[in-house]
Amino acid sequence: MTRLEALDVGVALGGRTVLGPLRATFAGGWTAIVGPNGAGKSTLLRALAGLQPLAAGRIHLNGVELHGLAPLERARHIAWLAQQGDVTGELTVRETVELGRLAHLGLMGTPGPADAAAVARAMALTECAGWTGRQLQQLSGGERQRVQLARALATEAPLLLLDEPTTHLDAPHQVALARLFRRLADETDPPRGVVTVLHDLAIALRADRLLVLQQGLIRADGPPADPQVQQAVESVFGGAVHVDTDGAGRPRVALALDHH
Ligand SMILES: Nc1ncnc2c1ncn2[C@@H]1O[C@H](COP(=O)(O)OP(=O)(O)OP(=O)(O)O)[C@@H](O)[C@H]1O
Repeated sequence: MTRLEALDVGVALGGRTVLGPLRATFAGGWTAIVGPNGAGKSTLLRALAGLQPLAAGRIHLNGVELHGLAPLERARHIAWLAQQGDVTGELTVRETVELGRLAHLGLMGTPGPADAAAVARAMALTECAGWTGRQLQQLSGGERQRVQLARALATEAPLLLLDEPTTHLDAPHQVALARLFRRLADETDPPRGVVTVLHDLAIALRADRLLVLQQGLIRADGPPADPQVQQAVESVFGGAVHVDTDGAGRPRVALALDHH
């Protein structure tokens, strides 16, 4: 199983420490990173993807220093979905998703049946298959987000790092994605790790693990059913949310709209 370890990682931006020092390991299962705006969630995800210079510490991919690996080697192991789409809007949906295969093909490679199958699978999972010939700029924000997710899935990387993958989606597609994360994280052949930065706590509570960040530090790291993790969620959001347990014993969350 692919293993990504943050070892005493620290990140400074604009002359200020915005992350760390922190230690965390990511392998199989679904981890949701939650926390207030500016807590350092995206910075942590960028660091884990090897895209963020570190002020302190190291990140190891299967025991090897991540920053020492070639970009394509990294990309074969780690798929990263940026918070804001980073691909030009003039590409078609199919061309965008095919970019996910670059990690395997390089710039000069010719796609084969395995590449076509991975692209088709990723588009089916995200329900993008109906738009193959359309340009990205002709799609809505939520549709674009699903195409970008398809690009990440098309890499077939064992670790998926997804920054706010559900933010622009309507309720049915949020539910569909939550089910997809569950399904991917439950895969055993090969095993997958899914790490999502999420603002939607109802979805985050369905993950196997919650990593609660505040001011660049980990306030809690454990299963959503753990009362300490739930308390940390309530605390970092200043009591704006209330976490309890439903009749079936599942953790659930509500916005504290009626509190004064
Ligand atoms: N280029 C930059 N220069 C200086 N500070 C930055 C820069 N980018 C981000 N920051 C700061 O780093 C901190 C962490 O930002 P980050 O984007 O990781 O937060 P986040 O938890 O993902 O927030 P959000 O929920 O709003 O997306 C914030 O305080 C932010 O203002």
